[in-house]
Amino acid sequence: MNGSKWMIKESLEKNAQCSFLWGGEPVRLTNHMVEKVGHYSIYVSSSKINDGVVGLGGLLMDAGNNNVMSWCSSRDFILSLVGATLLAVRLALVKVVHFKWANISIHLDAKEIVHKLSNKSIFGVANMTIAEDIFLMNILIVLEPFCDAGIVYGESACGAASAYLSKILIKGGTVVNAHHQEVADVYIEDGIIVAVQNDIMVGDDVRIIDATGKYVMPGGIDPHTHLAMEFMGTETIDDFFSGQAAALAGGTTMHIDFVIPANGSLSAGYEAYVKKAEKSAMDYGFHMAITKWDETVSREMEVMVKDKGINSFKFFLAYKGSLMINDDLLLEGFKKCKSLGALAMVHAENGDAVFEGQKRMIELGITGPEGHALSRPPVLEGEATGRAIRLAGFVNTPLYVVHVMSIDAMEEIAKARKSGQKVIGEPVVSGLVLDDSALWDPDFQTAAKFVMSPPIRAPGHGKALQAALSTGILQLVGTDHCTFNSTQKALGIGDFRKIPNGVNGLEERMHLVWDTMVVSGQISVTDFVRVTSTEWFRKIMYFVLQGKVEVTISGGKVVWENDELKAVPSSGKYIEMPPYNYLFDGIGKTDAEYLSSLRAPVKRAVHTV
Ligand SMILES: NC(=O)NCCC(=O)O
Ligand SMILES: [Zn+2]
Repeated sequence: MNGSKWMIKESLEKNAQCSFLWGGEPVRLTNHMVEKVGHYSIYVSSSKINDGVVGLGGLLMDAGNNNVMSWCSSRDFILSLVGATLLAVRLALVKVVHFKWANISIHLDAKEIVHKLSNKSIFGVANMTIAEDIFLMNILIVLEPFCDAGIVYGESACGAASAYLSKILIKGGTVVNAHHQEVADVYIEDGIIVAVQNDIMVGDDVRIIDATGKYVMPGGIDPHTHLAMEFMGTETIDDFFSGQAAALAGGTTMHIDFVIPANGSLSAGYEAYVKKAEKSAMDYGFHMAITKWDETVSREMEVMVKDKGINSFKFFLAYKGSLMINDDLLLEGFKKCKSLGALAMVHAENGDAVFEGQKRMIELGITGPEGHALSRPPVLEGEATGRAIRLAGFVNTPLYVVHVMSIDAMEEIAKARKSGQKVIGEPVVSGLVLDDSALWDPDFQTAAKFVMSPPIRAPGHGKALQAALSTGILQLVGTDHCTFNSTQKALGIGDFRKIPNGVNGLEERMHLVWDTMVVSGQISVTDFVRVTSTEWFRKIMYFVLQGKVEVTISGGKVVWENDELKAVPSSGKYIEMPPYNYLFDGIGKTDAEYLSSLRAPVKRAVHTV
């Protein structure tokens, strides 16, 4: 390391200013540490332009810190590159998105870059988005000198493969995303998709998976799970390893779990879940439940959003006496979510009425699992859904309704969406494909397996939910995976109120949605990707070969192949949830319209009597 980094920085600031002014947001050059000064360096800075397209610029330096060339648009720059260099630059960009704000260092084929820069083809006109969700970032790419080995990725120069990188080429499959499908190769390096294009050439150190005749699609993202959850006097049998191993076996490669506060404390709850998640085998994120309200909770919500990457908060309108909150708290929570730009979520059942329903069943001598469903009928789900929607509308904040199980709740969502309100409805796989008949099974153990809240409904509800999913009234499918074994379920023998609520689904969700929705012709293959994966979180880091799942890739590693699951404890990664800004578009305008519609306060003369 020598003092040249400062000269480079100075030169960069002088010579490449155009690259730092997109969208009126100057890109600040921070942390530019040149680890490998000596050959060539590319400095790149980028920002998101107003129209959402990524802009990027920088300059290329040679070993003597002479300015070789600066450029102002990565789109142009990227389009002008080919082959190994293109892959390397794309890898850099995707890594920046993935690792957020990080400075990175990679090796490029310098010859090609210099050639492209010197013949100025970099300034060609282009109209392409390189990657979504890049906001402000700085990246640093260090070039090695003219390396003859061709493609060089990783730490070592000139072809020596770096041991820690996993490189996979999925060849010849039909690549499906949420909007279109095409036959293409997918090249993955170190957990990141570097390129999706035809006929990608790779070296011997790349593992090739033949996907001819198969679908290649993003791994599933389950937006609703409860792993290692302490609930109803026990703890779910699936923890962050066993639950995730099940998920990977079924083609789900990321999930979002609900942090439950510890005695109302969000920070203590968060710490506890960080510990629980240490054994993770795949990527995961967190929502958080809000179970009480005071100044500390309000302050801690802010900390969760700003420091911990938690951007969604769930309010339980059921479970009186434990997790349930009242309307007063719900309104406070909605207001806080709105002020933070966080997404409010509800478990929508009228907990007071459920309590009444439970008493009624016990008085009638109905103590078995069927009493669970009878005590909390669809009308109570519909009421709570409608109420939450109306209160969210009153506060003017977006709302996400978890586990929509009944026609009653679904119709409330349909009505609200039709009126333009921002309401998202999540069916879960159990509600889509099962009915309540098993709850009447004479065998307690069999019946108790199906106890969850809101309950799995009578035949007819599931079909209606499927139709709502296919027409867009409901948007994405979760599981509410919350598993208890038969010993735990037996806590409720003689009193259904004590049966721990929850069913499985993490492993089964992808296949069941495929069979129920795609094979039946209710949704397309691209819709499948949308409702099981991308609708929650637009990322493409994890791929499965779908149909019958044959290969699942998570974090760049093949974790499921030939009926063999290779889930590794503690290999998972925490993914911070992004701010859901798009959901808040137009909220300010509606607020302003509301205020002007009040025609108040009326100015009145003060009369003295
Ligand atoms: N759904 C369920 O029965 N158990 C998990 C907790 C919840 O989401 O209500
Ligand atoms: Zn849940």
